[in-house]
This record gives sequence, C-alpha cells and structure tokens, in this order.
Amino acid sequence: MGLGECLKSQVLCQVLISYVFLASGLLINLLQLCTLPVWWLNKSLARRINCRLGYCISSQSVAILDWWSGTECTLYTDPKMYPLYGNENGIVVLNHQFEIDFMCGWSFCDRFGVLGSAKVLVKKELAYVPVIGWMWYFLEIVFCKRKWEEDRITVSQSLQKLRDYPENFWFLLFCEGTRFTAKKHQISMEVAEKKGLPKLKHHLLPRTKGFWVTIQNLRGTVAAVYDSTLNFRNNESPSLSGILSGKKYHADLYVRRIPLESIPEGEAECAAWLHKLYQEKDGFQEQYIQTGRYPGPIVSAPRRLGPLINWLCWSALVLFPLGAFLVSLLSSGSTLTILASLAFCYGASLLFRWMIGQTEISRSSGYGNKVNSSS
Ligand SMILES: CC/C=C\C/C=C\C/C=C\C/C=C\C/C=C\C/C=C\CCC(=O)SCCNC(=O)CCNC(=O)[C@H](O)C(C)(C)COP(=O)(O)OP(=O)(O)OC[C@H]1O[C@@H](n2cnc3c(N)ncnc32)[C@H](O)[C@@H]1OP(=O)(O)O
Ligand SMILES: CCCCCCCC/C=C\CCCCCCCC(=O)OC[C@@H](O)COP(=O)(O)O
Repeated sequence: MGLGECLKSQVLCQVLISYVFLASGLLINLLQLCTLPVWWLNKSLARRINCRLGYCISSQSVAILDWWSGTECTLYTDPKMYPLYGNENGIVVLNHQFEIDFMCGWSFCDRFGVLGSAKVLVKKELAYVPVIGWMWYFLEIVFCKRKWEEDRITVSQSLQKLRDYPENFWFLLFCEGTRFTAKKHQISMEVAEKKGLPKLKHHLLPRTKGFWVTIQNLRGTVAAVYDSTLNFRNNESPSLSGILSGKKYHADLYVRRIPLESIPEGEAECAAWLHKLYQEKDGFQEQYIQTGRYPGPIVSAPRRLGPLINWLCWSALVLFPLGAFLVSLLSSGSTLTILASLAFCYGASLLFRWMIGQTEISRSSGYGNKVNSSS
C-alpha cells in the first residue's frame, strides 16, 4: 500500500470528510431556505440559484468518487448522440443493483453539465435524510411512497411542475423500484411468470406505472429516454465506505438514446415497451458479464475539475473555524466544554454513519419482498 492509499484509509481523514460534508451541507441547506422569498418574486431565478447550491452539495460526493477514490467511469455510447447529452432534457432509465450507482449517476451528470439540475423519482423516506434529502425539496425532486393509489396524483403534479424548468435536466428512474437482492429477484420473477413475461436474469421486473406517468407528463418537455446500464469491473460490489477510505473502482456505463416520439402513448403499450426494454438490458448485462464489454463504442467523458475545486473551497471554509475552535477549546482547559464537544462529535459521527447506512443494500427496505396486492 502506497503512502497516499495508507493516508486515505485513516479514520481521521474519513472523520474530516464527514465533517466537511455535514457542516457545509447544513450551511447550504440554510442558504436554500433563505431563497424562499425569491420563489415568490422570481421563480426562475430561485430555481437557478438552487441548482447552483444543490451543485455545491452533490458535487462533493462526485469529488470523493472521481478525485479522492480515483474511481474511473467509462462511457459506452453512440458518438453521434454524444453532443446531445446535457443539451436537452432526458429521462434516464438505470439498473439498480449497486450501492454507489447514484454517485456514478451524479458523476456523469457533472461531466455533461447537468449536475445541479439532476432530478430523480425517489422514495419519500429519503426526504428526511439531512443535507441530501433536504436539498432535494428545493430542487423539486419527485418523491413517491411506492403506493400507486397515492402516487398517481402527487407524482403527476410534481412532474407537471418540471415542464417550465429553466435549465436542462436529466430525470432518473430506477424502474425496478428497489435494489436487487436474490429474494426480491425470485419474487419478481414469480410475478413475471404469472404475467406471462420472459424471466430476467440480472434485473427485477420493472414497475411500469412510474415510467408511464413520467412519459405522459414530460412529453413535449423531454427529448429522449437514455437507457443506461451500469456495471463494475472484476465483479466488484462497491460501497460508499470503500469510496471514503479511498478504494478505487472501475464503472462502465452503456447509454442508448431513444427518442421520446418512439415510445407508445397508451398505458398498456408503454408498459409492454418498458418490459421489452428490460429484456434488452438483461441481454447487455449478460454480454458484459461474459465479455467485459457492452455493444457500443467507448467515448471519452473525462472527470472535471469543478467538483474538486468546490470541495476544496468548502473544506477550507469549514475546516478553518473548526481548527480555531479546537485551539480555543484546548487552551480553555474546561473539562465540561471538552466533554460536551466530544459528545457533539460522537452524535455527528452517528448521524453520518446512519446516512451511509441508507446506501447499504443489506439495510434495504422490504419493498418487493412480497407480491404487491395489486398484482
Ligand atoms: C449520458 C449519461 C447518462 C446517464 C447517467 C446516469 C444517471 C444520471 C441521472 C441522474 C442522477 C440523478 C439523481 C441521482 C441521485 C440519487 C438517487 C438515489 C436513489 C433514489 C432511488 C429510489 O428511491 S428508487 C425507489 C423509488 N422509485 C421507484 O420506485 C420508481 C419505480 N416505481 C414505480 O414506477 C412504481 O410504479 C410507483 C413508485 C410509481 C408506484 O409503486 P407501487 O408499488 O404502487 O407500484 P406498482 O403499482 O407499479 O405495483 C404494482 C405492479 O407491480 C407488480 N408487482 C407486484 N409485486 C411485484 C414485485 N415483487 N416485483 C415486480 N412487480 C411486482 C404488480 O403485478 C403490478 O403490476 P401492474 O401490471 O398492475 O402494474
Ligand atoms: C463528501 C462526502 C460524500 C458522502 C456523500 C453521501 C452521503 C450519504 C448521504 C445520504 C444518502 C442519501 C441519498 C442516497 C440515496 C441512495 C440510496 C438508494 O439507492 O436508495 C435506495 C432506493 O432506490 C430503494 O430503496 P430500497 O432498496 O427499497 O431500500
């Protein structure tokens, strides 16, 4: 192990990274709250400001992935489509089996200049996660309860609001609705069998309603679906803890651009179209596992300096007062203040551990562990 790797794996480094993320994130959440009056005066301006503030948070996780851990993200796609990425609105359909898939997604958003405005259909539980969940309120992220009776209205309403969004955005959909586990796979294949659908080897059966409602509400606003398949080399299962301790992974993403006009409008036809898409995705996964490659050519989409600069600036901003506080704490010699500060740090580290836990598949929800009642 080299000196750099040894340093990155030290607990102190991870404590400092967590501190920077939490302290700067909460400060940015506060700034987002301060933009509330702007929403009434100039909605478009408020949205643009929030894109920049959101970027300040999400690009920290990109900096950790791209620059701290040095994880490489390779893009396979048609070079003719490349100039369109980031210059139009897109719906991204991504497989959901890795703990850091959202970080790789954000990294690609950054490479195409849409990180601040990136959107996702996300489970409501994540809205309560400090920093990222709170940031999402101001970025008009679409929350769902994964209960169609309630979601059909609220998701449509949230999607309608995006129709006049002032910046290009990508809207991410994990149509599988939950992360892949062997048990969830087995249950969803029982559902596939009952529906007379072909079995998938590497995906859960996609939930079609969210996709249909998204297409229906964003038609005319979004130009294309970006069918995306993510994998990691050497059969690795990357984790956020691995990234924080500086472990380098290699992600491969295959993207196909499908014009929105080619997707059927009716609910049943749209659902059948999505099932067929997932059968194709399953084929790409199989090819990747067998050959280590996707069908498309590799195009260059290098990591950018923006996230690193942003991260260093926020680190300087919040580490300096921490240093000053520690010096005054030690020189005060007050046992009570020192104990109170230690208790506060312990609480903050528990909070960060809990946040990391949200990304761990072993703590995944029970959603998809049984056949949904509407089937
Ligand atoms: C160039 C580069 C390109 C790309 C770069 C890549 C990415 C970058 C893009 C953007 C990044 C942006 C942000 C990323 C940041 C963070 C994101 C992190 C994580 C958040 C992810 C989540 O929270 S995922 C969970 C939430 N999302 C979803 O659930 C979406 C999918 N779900 C749906 O669409 C659902 O339909 C629903 C949620 C709208 C409603 O849920 P409900 O449970 O009520 O579902 P259904 O009504 O659909 O269920 C009933 C139907 O399902 C069948 N059924 C029953 N049991 C099962 C089962 N076990 N498995 C499968 N199917 C089942 C049942 O038969 C019913 O079928 P019908 O035919 O009647 O529909
Ligand atoms: C600079 C430090 C960088 C640290 C950056 C990240 C810290 C982590 C903080 C908060 C995590 C919240 C956002 C992550 C969301 C990812 C979780 C996820 O992928 O959700 C799973 C959801 O699809 C389905 O859930 P289930 O599988 O049904 O359960």
